[in-house]
Amino acid sequence: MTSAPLVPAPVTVRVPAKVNLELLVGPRRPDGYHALSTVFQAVSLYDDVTVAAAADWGVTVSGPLAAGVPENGDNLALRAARLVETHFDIDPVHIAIRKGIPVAGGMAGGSADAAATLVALDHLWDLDLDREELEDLASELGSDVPFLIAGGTAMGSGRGELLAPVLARGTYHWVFALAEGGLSTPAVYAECDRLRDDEDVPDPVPTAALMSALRTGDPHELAAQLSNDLQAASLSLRPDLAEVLAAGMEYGALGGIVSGSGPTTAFLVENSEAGIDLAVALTASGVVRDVRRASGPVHGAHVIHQRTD
Ligand SMILES: C[C@](O)(CO)[C@H](O)COP(=O)(O)OP(=O)(O)OC[C@H]1O[C@@H](n2ccc(N)nc2=O)[C@H](O)[C@@H]1O
Ligand SMILES: Nc1ncnc2c1ncn2[C@@H]1O[C@H](COP(=O)(O)OP(=O)(O)OP(=O)(O)O)[C@@H](O)[C@H]1O
Repeated sequence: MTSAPLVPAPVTVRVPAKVNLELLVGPRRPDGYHALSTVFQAVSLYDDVTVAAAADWGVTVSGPLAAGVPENGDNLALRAARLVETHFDIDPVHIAIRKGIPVAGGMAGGSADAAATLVALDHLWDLDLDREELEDLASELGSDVPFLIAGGTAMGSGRGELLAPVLARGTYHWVFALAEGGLSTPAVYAECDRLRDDEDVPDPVPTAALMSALRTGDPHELAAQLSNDLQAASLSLRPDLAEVLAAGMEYGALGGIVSGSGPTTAFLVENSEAGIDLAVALTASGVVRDVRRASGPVHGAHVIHQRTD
């Protein structure tokens, strides 16, 4: 008697968003990327990515923030799956994404889904990928993708894909102000170059003061060290963000920056109660589209569920 081939149970991976606590942008490299020195923190806004064996490759997107995310081969999650297929000859999967990370907001939502898909496929098809293999696949998909697998707080160099651990104490509380529309990451880097107007830019070096601040666990210390070299470019493309940053500070944030390439803005607050107060004040002010509270650091992409029935 022959038995039917075993179909593995679907796997769900939860993956966080990121904020750059420091984003130092160096010169444009010959390959078009910019040399970076950045410190990432994973924060508790999540996408859930479920990967299931299927007759054909596909992706669907749901949730309150699903608008504008492609449900075709342009989706970074599906691109991640097809990349794995070129290396491991796996059978097709359907990917279902529930989006809780703002889209095109500078919080690496697409990269997060790619990271989650790599972790989910590793589990679904028992690929037994080691950390280095996962990181190699991740960096092929995008500069932010390796960090979304690692999570926590980490330093990124190269084009952002080379990670090193950072000693960070405590939990930090954030309020994120979501903006109308998104910003294209390449357009923000191009605007950064335009604003720099060929000036000589040194190779970026991480700031010792930020590392010390992270070791104290004190949000006041960290707030003083938040910085983002892309902020001027984001503000140049989206002047309305200046008003949001000013409002956040006026309503009690310890520090505020544009998140990555924007247009989401990130506000560091004293504690969870201060986060509620700021979220209420920003919402009432009418200058932001929506707000989300989160804390960090949190874990990178991890399996939360494999159906066993
Ligand atoms: C702004 C950040 O989110 C900060 O962490 C990242 O630097 C962007 O990372 P990402 O979205 O994963 O970006 P990638 O998919 O690798 O690259 C998209 C585009 O962003 C620009 N890019 C990205 C990373 C980098 N170090 N230099 C760049 O100039 C390039 O135009 C590139 O073609
Ligand atoms: N799974 C996905 N989730 C979100 N956007 C996706 C996805 N796949 C492809 N995209 C496309 O990528 C664009 C950028 O979306 P994403 O949310 O990754 O931006 P981002 O957060 O600014 O990225 P980053 O911070 O890495 O620069 C979207 O406008 C969308 O068209």
